[in-house]
Amino acid sequence: MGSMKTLKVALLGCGNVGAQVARILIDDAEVLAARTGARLQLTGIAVRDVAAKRTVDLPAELFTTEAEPLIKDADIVIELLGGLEPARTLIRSAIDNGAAVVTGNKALLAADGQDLYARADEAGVELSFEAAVAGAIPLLRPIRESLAGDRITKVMGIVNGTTNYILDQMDSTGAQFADALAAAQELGYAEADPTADVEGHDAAAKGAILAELAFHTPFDLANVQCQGISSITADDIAAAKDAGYVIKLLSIAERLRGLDGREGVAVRVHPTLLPRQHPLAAVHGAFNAVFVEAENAGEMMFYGQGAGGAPTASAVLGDVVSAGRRMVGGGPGRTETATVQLPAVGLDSVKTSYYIGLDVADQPGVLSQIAGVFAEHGVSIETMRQTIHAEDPHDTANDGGQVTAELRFVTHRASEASLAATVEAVRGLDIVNAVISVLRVEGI
Ligand SMILES: NC(=O)c1ccc[n+]([C@@H]2O[C@H](COP(=O)([O-])OP(=O)(O)OC[C@H]3O[C@@H](n4cnc5c(N)ncnc54)[C@H](O)[C@@H]3O)[C@@H](O)[C@H]2O)c1
Ligand SMILES: N[C@@H](CCO)C(=O)O
Ligand code: NA
Repeated sequence: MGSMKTLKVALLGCGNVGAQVARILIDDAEVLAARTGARLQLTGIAVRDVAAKRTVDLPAELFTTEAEPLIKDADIVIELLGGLEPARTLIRSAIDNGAAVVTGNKALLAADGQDLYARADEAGVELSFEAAVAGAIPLLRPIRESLAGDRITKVMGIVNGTTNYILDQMDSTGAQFADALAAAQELGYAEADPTADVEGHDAAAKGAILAELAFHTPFDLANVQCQGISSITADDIAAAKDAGYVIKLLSIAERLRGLDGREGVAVRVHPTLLPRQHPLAAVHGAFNAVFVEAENAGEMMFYGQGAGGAPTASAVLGDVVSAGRRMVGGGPGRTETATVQLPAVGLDSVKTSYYIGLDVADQPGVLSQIAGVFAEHGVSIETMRQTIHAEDPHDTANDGGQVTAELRFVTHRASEASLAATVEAVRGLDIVNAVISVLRVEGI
């Protein structure tokens, strides 16, 4: 390997993922060189504070607060700072300098991916980001390369490790939301600001990226319908469990016809009830799993660790070796992915099932009144369960222990508009004390 070419690698950021990437570049240098056909020399790590304590012991001389000089000298730039700026400016600078770029920054790619892909394409450099979606799981490369000859129709799954960890802890150990979130942060799964995880923004960014790659179209992040898990209570989880379901935060990107008959793309993120025997129900902790449906391939499932320093670093290194191989073997690789322009389709064109939990008066005729409202809106009921409460747990009026019932309906698939109208009409009935929860259901 004496005459082997050396590729200079600049690392931006040394947090949960960056520190693991540096460790692997140093510890596995020989193996990586053999696989790449060139030595991957880590020339420096740009950080905010060179003296800060790291999760991994790394040579002090690698650290610098000056990112630009590192970038100017690099063949491959790895961006693991997170956030929009200065990541965007530094990635543009790397592309302008002819370096290949590897990033895990889904927030930036969802906001600005099309511009960056176009810049990389024009400069003839590779921009790869396997780490940005579903952490360690090889998902983007299979979509971009292995499935390039097929037509993908739907990508659906658990793409946020933090929220899956929280929901799983609440479901399996009865943990409190705040404690489970703190543990996910401690384990290195959460974003710097965990609101991005909890409110579904991280899953929304990943959904938009998946839609762009799967359907070969630009997709504006603002068109993702997004609801996070902050409103999910321990009661919701217990009620779902009791009824044979588990609650998961799903990201769903699908190709479908809008109300105007034109083909388009809908992307949504929301807490979803899944039957406990559904494959996605068995995805625990910070693991992710994604179903991809394609016209010819049919259904595929990708499963693995979706967050955490070392797993995510694995995806980063895969991209680095791949970029290095192309530099040695010639050819920039193809980074531009959009070949068509598909419109965003609103949620009103999406058909889904609802789980509706109601607190109602326990008196004759209640069920038929509610069933009548469902029928009026063309929504048919798949299952109904009833629990009688001697005293109403949702009653704050303290009116002397009126006997109430809790009704839990799961509907067949219907349009979002009919379902929303049904819930509103049911809410307006005198015999309904409260709509306790409304959640979408998949996998039935
Ligand atoms: N942690 C994960 O499981 C995971 C998984 C997939 C993708 N990602 C993505 O990878 C990236 C890094 O994630 P992380 O978990 O390592 O984050 P982190 O917050 O642990 O690390 C980021 C580091 O960058 C540093 N930094 C931020 N701005 C800087 C600047 N201007 N100059 C120098 N240093 C700066 C921070 O001080 C921090 O040390 C993010 O884009 C994140 O979304 C993370
Ligand atoms: N915060 C993200 C990191 C992986 O992208 C998550 O929890 O999934
Ligand atoms: Na991945």
